Parts: sequence; C-alpha cells; structure tokens
Amino acid sequence: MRIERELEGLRAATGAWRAAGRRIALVPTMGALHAGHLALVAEARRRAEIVITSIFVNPLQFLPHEDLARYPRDEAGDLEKLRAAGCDLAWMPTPAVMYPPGAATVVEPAGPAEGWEGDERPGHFRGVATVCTKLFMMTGADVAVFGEKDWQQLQVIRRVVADLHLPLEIVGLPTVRDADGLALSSRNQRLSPEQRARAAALPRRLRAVAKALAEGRPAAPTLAEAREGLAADGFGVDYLALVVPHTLKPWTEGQHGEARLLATARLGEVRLLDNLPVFLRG
Ligand SMILES: Nc1ncnc2c1ncn2[C@@H]1O[C@H](COP(=O)(O)OP(=O)(O)OP(=O)(O)O)[C@@H](O)[C@H]1O
Ligand SMILES: CC(C)(CO)[C@@H](O)C(=O)[O-]
Ligand code: BAL
Repeated sequence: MRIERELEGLRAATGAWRAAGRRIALVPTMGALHAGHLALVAEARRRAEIVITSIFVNPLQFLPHEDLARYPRDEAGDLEKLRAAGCDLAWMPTPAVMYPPGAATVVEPAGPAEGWEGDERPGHFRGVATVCTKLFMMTGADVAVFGEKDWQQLQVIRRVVADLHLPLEIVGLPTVRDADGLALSSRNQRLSPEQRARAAALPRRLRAVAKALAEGRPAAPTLAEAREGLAADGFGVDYLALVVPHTLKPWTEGQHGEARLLATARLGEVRLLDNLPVFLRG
C-alpha cells in the first residue's frame, strides 16, 4: 500500500492508474478506523480496481468549542487495517497541504445542509462540503463511498456533487452496528464502560419508534415519548425527528411513504448519531 502525504505523490500515482485505464474509488475518513470504515473499503474494492482511503481530521468542520484536539487518532493501527483490507493508497495530507496559506475558497451547501446537524453545528457542513470537494478533485475518483450513519452528511454530499456537476458517483452504505445495536463510531471510544452499556438505548428506542410509526401511530406523540424516554435513560437529546429522506425537510403528519428517523443524543461529552428508515403506509 502506498502512503502519500503530498499532492505531488498522490497525483503521480493517480495519473499512472488513470493512464492505465483503472477506475478509482475513494473512501473519505477521519481515521481511528473501525469495522464500519472497513465495510466502506470493501464496497470500494467491489466498485473499482483502485481504492484510495483518505485520513484527514478536517479542522474546517469542527466548531471552535468542539473536540478537534481530543478527536481519536491511531495512524499505525489505521495503516495496518487498510493494508489488510486491500487498500491501494492511504492519502494522509497535513492541514497545510489541504489548506495552504491564503486558502480562502469554500463550498457552502444549502438544501439538505439546513436544520438538524446544520443547526447544532453551524458551519460544519461548509467544512465537510469543502474538504470532500477537494478530496474528489485531488484524487480524481470515479466513485466515493460514504456511510448512512451520517445520513444528513450523505445527502449534503449528493447535493454538492449534483449541483457542481462533479464527475463521480456517490455510494451510501448501511450503518454497521455492534452486537447490541449501537452504530460503530470512532467517538464511541470516548464513552466510559458505564456510558457504553447505556448507549444501546438509543438504537433500541429508534427501533421502537420506527415500528410504532410503521404500524400507523401518529408521529408527534410517538417522537415526544421517545425523547422523554431517552432523557430518562440519561441522554441529552439534541433532536429526534422524522424527515423526508433526501431533502431533510421535516415530515408532515399524514404524509406517507419512505421517511428517515434521525437522532442525535449526548452521553456525557460524546455525541451519538443514529438514523433508521421508516415506511409509513397511507
Ligand atoms: N458504523 C458505520 N457504518 C457505516 N459507515 C460508517 C460508520 N461509522 C462511520 N461511517 C462512515 O465512515 C466515513 C468516515 O466517518 P468518520 O471517520 O467520521 O467516522 P465515524 O466513526 O463516523 O467518526 P465520528 O465519531 O467522527 O462520527 C463516513 O462516510 C461515515 O458515515
Ligand atoms: C466525510 C468526512 C471524512 C469529511 O471530513 C467526515 O465528515 C467523516 O468522517 O464523516
Ligand atoms: N462523521 C462526521 C464527522 C464529524 O462528526 O465531524
């Protein structure tokens, strides 16, 4: 596996692959890799001859008070896992490579970037859209693979790619979970054993809400009950909402069809994100 930290090295590799007619898949990550990331790498392998995984903890998507300095990092472990997964190139730019002195241009997403994480973390999706656009341009990928765990992020990326006519395909993969249902996430490492045991209440309550809604229970009281339940379980609930899957607009009572149930809840300092598909019959 090649490891590149400078744009010249990355471009030399991708230029040669492209000249040989090879298709390139990109998996963007912030490192501290787990089985969820490796499922994205496996999907990338199925979709292209060459797999590039980027590891870059992107300062632009963290708000000043957020956990940038405490974000988990494990470069040696990550490289070992990527080698075993058959990744061809690890793209590990420094912040100075990604944002050279004087860098000023950003990608400002709208539409699905509005509300939910967009409200909780103002400017976050600008950072995500900017770095992903740069990663797409730097690697010249034909396809990029993202997780549905960050549902709103996936919809933002799809919107940006369509709006900017970027010549690549975006693939979303279902959330990989631990045995107790908790969505794998790098930030789970920061839960204490006691918090980790309690964290499974989040997917459990989401599954119960999804089942009740699919059975025809009205959304507003079902969601309100689940929020209270999560608070009683010790979570600080940022939001628990039913939305239109691709636009992220709030679901209106009486609508039917495919919806998405989104939740973000805090245990101590750790924010947990999760979401599930829900089908509401007419
Ligand atoms: N459990 C999972 N299943 C599938 N994809 C995942 C999972 N966790 C993360 N991903 C995807 O991996 C990519 C990189 O995510 P990232 O490096 O932020 O990992 P993370 O575990 O989500 O970390 P964080 O704690 O920051 O949320 C994103 O496309 C994300 O949606
Ligand atoms: C897509 C991403 C790698 C951009 O920094 C990040 O938001 C993430 O890890 O989900
Ligand atoms: N996985 C989403 C990236 C972030 O929380 O900043």
